[in-house]
Amino acid sequence: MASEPVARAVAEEVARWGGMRQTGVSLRYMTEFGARPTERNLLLSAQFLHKELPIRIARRALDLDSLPFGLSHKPAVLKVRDWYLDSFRDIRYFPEVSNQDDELAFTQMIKMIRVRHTNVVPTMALGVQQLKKDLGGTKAFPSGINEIHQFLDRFYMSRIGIRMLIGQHVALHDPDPEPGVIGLINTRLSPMLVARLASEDARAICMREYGSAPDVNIYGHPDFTFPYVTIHLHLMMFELVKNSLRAVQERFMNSDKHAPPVRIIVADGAEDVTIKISDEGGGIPRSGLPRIFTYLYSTAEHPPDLDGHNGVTMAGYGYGLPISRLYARYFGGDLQIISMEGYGTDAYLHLSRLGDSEEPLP
Ligand SMILES: Nc1ncnc2c1ncn2[C@@H]1O[C@H](COP(=O)(O)OP(=O)(O)OP(=O)(O)O)[C@@H](O)[C@H]1O
Repeated sequence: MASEPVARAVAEEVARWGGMRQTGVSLRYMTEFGARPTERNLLLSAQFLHKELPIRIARRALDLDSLPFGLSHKPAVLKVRDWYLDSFRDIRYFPEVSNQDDELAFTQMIKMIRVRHTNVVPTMALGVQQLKKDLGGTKAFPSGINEIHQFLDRFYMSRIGIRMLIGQHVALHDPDPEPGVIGLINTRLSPMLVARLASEDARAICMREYGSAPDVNIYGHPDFTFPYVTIHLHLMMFELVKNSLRAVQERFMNSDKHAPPVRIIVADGAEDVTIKISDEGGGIPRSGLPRIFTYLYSTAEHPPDLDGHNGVTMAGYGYGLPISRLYARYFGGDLQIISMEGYGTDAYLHLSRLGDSEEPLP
């Protein structure tokens, strides 16, 4: 337990750092910089993170302290806030990084921070769910929904950025990367391959939940590649295919008709790589569309066990779409959902090919 003056000193530091300017980087910059992970470059990267991470983390800690409807005081939210404060302290009080030994110790420390923050999303979801329960569902606070939604969008976007920066720095230490791989970035990523692997993962979950799973057909040029972060694309594709499988499965479960396959089309444009995920799962009513990107709505009957013991399920907190859209936007892309009620849904995932849009920094 920190003593009063220490706690006050930390609070002052957080306020000071939270007011400083954040510095964004682009996919292109990370690729070019990481192409030569020399000792000197790793040192420069660590020095940059030593300054940049506390700024980003402090902002989030301040944000977590000023949420509406008493959300800031929910035990789950306080827990998340403490993780941010601990990480702020760990980085701020880490001495200057001036040689290779410091750099390695710094890398270990930020790796540990990444682990500490693993469960931020479900823990925040728990806090929001507690609030929702207190207020008797989402109808009671329509204006607040917007405010909380915007906060969570900022918060999760920032988290994507922090984890990308840490993950990239840590991954640049890999002594034997695969050809074309620079940290977390695969300069020759095959969207067809990622689509296939993500579909297999989503089908496995569907199988486990329903005992069967619709087919997924993928169309596009098998040799086409572009630079992107494999784990980001995998995550987005997995979420979108999972939604489609669920919709199709639910619609055709008790029918004699064969479930129509989910179709994935990969298009390579000059500006964007666009991936369309089409299903015949019956679509989403137009009146429900504004809600699908919010963090406070899901049609899943039983949200997952809040301790996370359930593992991945077909439908959970209702975070799949909003979080996937943040990942797409993080590198300058976007996600759109077009529905034909009574027929099916098309998800358009746009990924910027140029890679020079800078991180959005809420
Ligand atoms: N392809 C689709 N067809 C029909 N409804 C869909 C489709 N994709 C999404 N939806 C609707 O949008 C809601 C929100 O989707 P989202 O992926 O954000 O959350 P979820 O699937 O409920 O939970 P999670 O993704 O966190 O496990 C879903 O609950 C579902 O009602």
